[in-house]
Parts: sequence; structure tokens; C-alpha cells
Amino acid sequence: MHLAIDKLEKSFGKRAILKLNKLDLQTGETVGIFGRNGSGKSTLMKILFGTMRATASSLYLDTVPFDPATTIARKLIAYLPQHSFLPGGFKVRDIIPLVIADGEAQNRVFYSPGIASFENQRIGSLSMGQLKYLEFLLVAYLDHPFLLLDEPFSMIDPLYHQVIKEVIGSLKASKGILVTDHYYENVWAVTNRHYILVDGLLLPIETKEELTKHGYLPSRR
Ligand SMILES: Nc1ncnc2c1ncn2[C@@H]1O[C@H](COP(=O)(O)OP(=O)(O)OP(=O)(O)O)[C@@H](O)[C@H]1O
Repeated sequence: MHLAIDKLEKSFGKRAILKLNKLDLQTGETVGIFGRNGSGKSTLMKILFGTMRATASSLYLDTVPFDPATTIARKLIAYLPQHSFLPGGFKVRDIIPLVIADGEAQNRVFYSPGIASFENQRIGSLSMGQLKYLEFLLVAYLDHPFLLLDEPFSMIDPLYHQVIKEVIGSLKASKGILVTDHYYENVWAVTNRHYILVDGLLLPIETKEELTKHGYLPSRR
């Protein structure tokens, strides 16, 4: 499947945040987006997922015009938002089958490293990192063809960064994945193509040095 952005603009009042011209995301590839705080990465993901409306857009799914308002109902895109989305009152072991219908996919979450150590806890009692890790696994193992990951590594301890990279690697062949995180080395390790969002424009980048050139990384490290 092929998700194509021909145009995507978003303004808040008079402030233009996104002025994208072209972005393609195909199943079988993982695309990284870098950008400074406030550059519009989360805004882009919210618009594609359908929880925020673009000011103007021209989007296509396999060459057919695509309205993100239909994303959730069509189970097209799984989305890990920056902020937690699970209800606090449920136990971890009960929320897994509520989010994921498929038994095999549920087991992938249950048997992921570390989950057994807190599967009997309530969501509301998890640490921020445990919660983010659980939410990452839940959206990653949904059967949707596209996956948007907004900061999957943030708040999670380094031991599990490797697990997350392996999960993304295992899904790469079957899904179109868009990922952003300020742990840019981790993003770079799992992506096929990379962009940096500068002044509302998505600029393709080939080397990490370009992250410095575009003012994302400091020039002396
Ligand atoms: N609902 C809103 N109303 C007004 N401004 C908003 C709204 N949502 C986001 N913005 C602004 O849009 C800009 C882009 O925000 P966004 O969260 O997309 O950035 P980001 O690249 O994801 O940043 P970070 O790396 O800090 O997560 C910011 O300046 C933010 O203040």
C-alpha cells in the first residue's frame, strides 16, 4: 500500500507550522523524521491519524484520494502518540486483549521482555517508561498496514531501546512506518529514509552530518 502526501498545510492562527509538498510512505519501508522541538512532527502524525484537521491537504492512498477522518474506522494506521492513551483503571493483562483482537499478536505482547513483571498491575500504577513501552507494543502489534511512532524511545530505559528497535525491524517488511524521536541514533538505526522538518518543509537527508547542517544537532559535540 502507498500513502502519498502531495500537499499538507497546517496553521495555528496566523502561524504556519506545516507546508509540506511531497512525502511517500509505502508498506515495506520505515521513514524517519527529525526536527527541533515545535517543528511540527507530532502535528503531522495527528493529521495523518485523523485526530487533527489540516488547513489544506491533498492525500492519496494507492492513488485514491484519502481523507484521514476515515483512518481509524478503516484500521489503516496504528499510532503511538507522545502522550499516554490507555485508561488507568484496567490491569495490563486485561487491556492487551481489549486493544488487540488477534490471539497470536496478544501473545507477542504478553511474551515481550519485561511485560510479565507488571502484567498484574493497573495501568495507572505503571511508571511512565513502563506505560510507554506497553503502548508501543500494543500499537506495533496491531494488524494495521501503517504505523506512526511519536517518540517510541523517550522515557524508556536503554535496555528496552534494543527491544523496540528489534520489534520495528521485525515489522519493517510488512508495514509502512513513520518514526520520530530525539534519540536520533535509534531512529537512524531502524529507518530506510530520513527527512528533517525545517520551517514547515520536509527536507530529505542522506547523512547524519546534515542534521548538524540544518541546526538540529550542535556543530561541536
Ligand atoms: N492545538 C494547538 N494550538 C496551537 N498551537 C499548537 C497546537 N498544537 C501544536 N501547536 C504548535 O505547533 C507547533 C508544532 O508542535 P508539535 O507538537 O507538532 O511539534 P513537535 O515537532 O512534535 O515538537 P517536539 O519535538 O517538542 O515534540 C508548536 O509550536 C506548537 O506550539
